[in-house]
Amino acid sequence: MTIFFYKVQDPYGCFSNFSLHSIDLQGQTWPTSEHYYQAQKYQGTPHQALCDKIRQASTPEAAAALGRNPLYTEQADWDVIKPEIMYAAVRTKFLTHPTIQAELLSTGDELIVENSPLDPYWGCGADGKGQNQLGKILMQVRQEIRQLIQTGAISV
Ligand SMILES: Nc1c(N[C@@H]2O[C@H](COP(=O)(O)O)[C@@H](O)[C@H]2O)[nH]c(=O)[nH]c1=O
Repeated sequence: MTIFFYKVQDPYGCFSNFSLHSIDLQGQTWPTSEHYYQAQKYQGTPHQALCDKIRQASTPEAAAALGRNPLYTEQADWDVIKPEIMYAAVRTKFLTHPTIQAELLSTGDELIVENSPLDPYWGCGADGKGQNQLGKILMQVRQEIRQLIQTGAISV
């Protein structure tokens, strides 16, 4: 049975980047994977100062609003690198927090879909036919963690 998620307070809400699970990446602690993802848009740009501002945003919603400000231009190759940025964030999140790692593994081989009506790239979009890139990343991370457990590289 397909697993749909979107809002943090709904079932499987911990799969959302807005869930309150911090990650350590690039020598800093990020309150959520959304904070990390949004801040990376401005690495190496004239708006570099925004990275710290986004990291310090009080909520993931505030981080996303800062990261989506149309006044600021993302780094030039953002659309090319954003999948790997997202993969690193999601991977770190589920390696860091055992409870949500167990929840991800509990989904077995089910299809995971970000049921976002607004986002046909990371989610499935309003018509359900979007790319579901975040769901795909979650399934890849699920597979990678399973392999790490099988090889003894990490333990549960
Ligand atoms: N979950 C969720 C959203 N979806 C998330 O938004 C991010 C993409 O941002 P951008 O690349 O700026 O369009 C990505 O983490 C996607 O999963 N958006 C929201 O406004 N609220 C939410 O609860």
